[in-house]
Amino acid sequence: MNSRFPTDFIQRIQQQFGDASTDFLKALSNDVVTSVRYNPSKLQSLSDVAAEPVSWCKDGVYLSQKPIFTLDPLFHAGCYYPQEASSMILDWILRSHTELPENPIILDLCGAPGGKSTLIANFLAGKGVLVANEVIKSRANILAENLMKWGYSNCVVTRNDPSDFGRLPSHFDVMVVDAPCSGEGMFRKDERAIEEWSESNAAMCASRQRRILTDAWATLKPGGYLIYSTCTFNPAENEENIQWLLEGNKAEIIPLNAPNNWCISSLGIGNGNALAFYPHKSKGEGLFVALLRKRGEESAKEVNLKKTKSKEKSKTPAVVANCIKDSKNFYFAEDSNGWRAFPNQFVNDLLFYLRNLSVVRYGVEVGQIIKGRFQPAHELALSVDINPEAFNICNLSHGEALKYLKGEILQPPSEMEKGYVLISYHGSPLGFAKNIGTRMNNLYPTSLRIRMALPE
Ligand SMILES: C[S@@+](CC[C@H](N)C(=O)[O-])C[C@H]1O[C@@H](n2cnc3c(N)ncnc32)[C@H](O)[C@@H]1O
Repeated sequence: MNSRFPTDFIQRIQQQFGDASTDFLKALSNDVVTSVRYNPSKLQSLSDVAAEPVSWCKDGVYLSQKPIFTLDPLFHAGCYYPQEASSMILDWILRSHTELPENPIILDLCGAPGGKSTLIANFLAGKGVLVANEVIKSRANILAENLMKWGYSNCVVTRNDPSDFGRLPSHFDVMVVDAPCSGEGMFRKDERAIEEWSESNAAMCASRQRRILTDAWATLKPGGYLIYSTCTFNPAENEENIQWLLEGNKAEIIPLNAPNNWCISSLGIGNGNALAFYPHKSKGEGLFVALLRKRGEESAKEVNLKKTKSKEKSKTPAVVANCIKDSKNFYFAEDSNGWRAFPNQFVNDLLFYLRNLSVVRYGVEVGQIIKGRFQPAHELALSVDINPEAFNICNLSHGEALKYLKGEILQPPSEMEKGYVLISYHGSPLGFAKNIGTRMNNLYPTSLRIRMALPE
């Protein structure tokens, strides 16, 4: 029994969990539970009637079975994100354990592929700003793509080392550090996590986590919140790291009192506690999470954003501004790829990031004007801020939508005017096509197209 797991790991679990270790290890080989979190700006509920709510997340549900997400157009429309349930605890922590300003500025430091970033975007619901960061280039691109699909304009994706955030002292109201870890909580889901596990690797992860926390600490405002999580059971990466932060007297721990029927374990640390999801108790993968509040008073001079005038509205072509709902609330900027829109209220923060960080993506790409003609960008179709009145809309059936997502040419409906058409499925936009009369050219980006064969 348990031969899937390294001997050193089994021994540590036996020490850590005593009599419960048998149940723990058995449960770590059970089937994975599928869950998704939907995007309330795009979809009110899921069609799976058997879906059971995730108690700690208002938008999370367990699915009765695992679908092929690739074959669901709503997945491509950014209507939901497959996310394992334990990670959704961030929703409950943000909603019921933090006191935040009206427009919080939130950093997701270790952001890819974007599970927590998309959750934070929903929590913000267009207010404040989310800076979603990922240090590894290929993963930063995936993070940018997932946030693009999710559709909120108040997000900035960066690719920086945690130490780079030292250039933004006392800036963020919340810093989420979902740290790279030894991944024991993923053993059920991912065989590679088992293969890569070793005691020495787990120890390396613990010291890397301390380095990440030390490097990024200055960017959190005094009075701001650190939400630290890992998907491992290893105390050195979890409670010992939190204890280390508390000993430095830099922060206080905020207790997290989860209801008993959620079956989440509480780990006492200092005069508070953290939460741990264990496989034999709660319905989800392994996760550790703690909430801390940085000590100290905020000093006004630390937040040093240079005031910059946003671009005059008259310089933004009307055809561009007309693509965005409530365009007066947006700052429009043109770069080599075309026009982008970002909430006006936070333009100084954005310019500050553009000067100090490596920004991969921000706001929403609206489109470009080529030889005097406007061409909408794919991002615009997926934006929750698109002005739907700016385009003709063509609603597709399930089969047609999959063909569109595969890149096939479509036939235009008989009375549709020529020009750009917003292609949608069940009322959710998927992308654009160009109606040239005899056919509609497919503008769905090649890199995002479905590659698998479609069912007959
Ligand atoms: C647990 S994953 C984050 C998962 C993500 N928060 C989500 O919910 O989808 C940890 C991330 O940290 C990144 N990472 C690796 N080394 C890092 C470092 N030294 N500093 C910051 N992030 C790092 C990894 O590339 C990985 O994307």
